[in-house]
Amino acid sequence: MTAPDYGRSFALWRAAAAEDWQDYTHHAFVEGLRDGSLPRRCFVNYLIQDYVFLVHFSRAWSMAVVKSETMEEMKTCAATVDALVNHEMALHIRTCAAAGIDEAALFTATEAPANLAYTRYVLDAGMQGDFLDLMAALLPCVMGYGEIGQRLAQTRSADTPYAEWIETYADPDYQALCQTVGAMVDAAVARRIGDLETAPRRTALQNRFSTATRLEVGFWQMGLDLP
Ligand SMILES: Cc1ncc(CN)c(N)n1
Repeated sequence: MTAPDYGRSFALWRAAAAEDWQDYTHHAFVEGLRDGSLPRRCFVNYLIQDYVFLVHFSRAWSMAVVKSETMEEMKTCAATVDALVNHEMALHIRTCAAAGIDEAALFTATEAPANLAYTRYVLDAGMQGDFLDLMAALLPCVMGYGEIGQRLAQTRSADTPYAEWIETYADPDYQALCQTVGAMVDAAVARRIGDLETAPRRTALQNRFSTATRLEVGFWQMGLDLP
C-alpha cells in the first residue's frame, strides 16, 4: 500500500526515520484499533490522555502562528489550531461523554509521563528553535495519524468498534489538512534554508522529527500500559 503524499520535506524526514516510523504507524495499539482487539478500557484511557495532548499541541501550533513569517504560514497554522480545538477534540469529548467522563474532567486529567515528555519536547523545540524546528517536531503527529487513518480505513475489520476513530483521520478534511501543512512546510523550508537535502541544518531538523516519532511510539505504548 503506498503512503499518501504529504510533501517533500516530510518524505525526506520520514525516509530517514524509517524504522521508528514503522514502529509508530504499525504499533500494537494501532493494530488493535484496526482489528478491534484493543480493550475498550485502553481506548478510553488513551483518549483522556490524548485530549490533554491536543490541548498542548494546540498551544504548540499557536506558537507556530507567532513564529510565522508569511501570511500563508499564519493562515495554515491558525487553521490547524482550529482543526485541533474545534474538530479533532470533538471526537474525544463525544466518546468520553458516552463513557461518563465530561469535558471538565478531561481538561484536568493528570498527564501520564509519556504524554508530558512528548508535548513539552515539542513546545521546547519551538521555544528554543525557530519555525522549522517546531515544524519538524510537529509533523509526526499530524502526518502519522493521516497515514494511519488512511491505511486503517482500507484494511480495518468490518466490525471493529473503533471505526469512528479511524474515519476521523481518514476523513478528506483531515487528509487535506495533512497536504496543506506539507506544502506549507516545503515552502517554509525553501524560504529559510533552501534545499533541505544539502542544508547544514538537515541533521538537526531530522533529529527533531525522529525524536518526536519515537515519542509517538511511547504514547501508544502508554495507551497499552495504562491501568
Ligand atoms: C499522540 C497523538 N499524535 C497525533 C495525533 C493526531 N493529531 C493525536 N491526536 N495524538
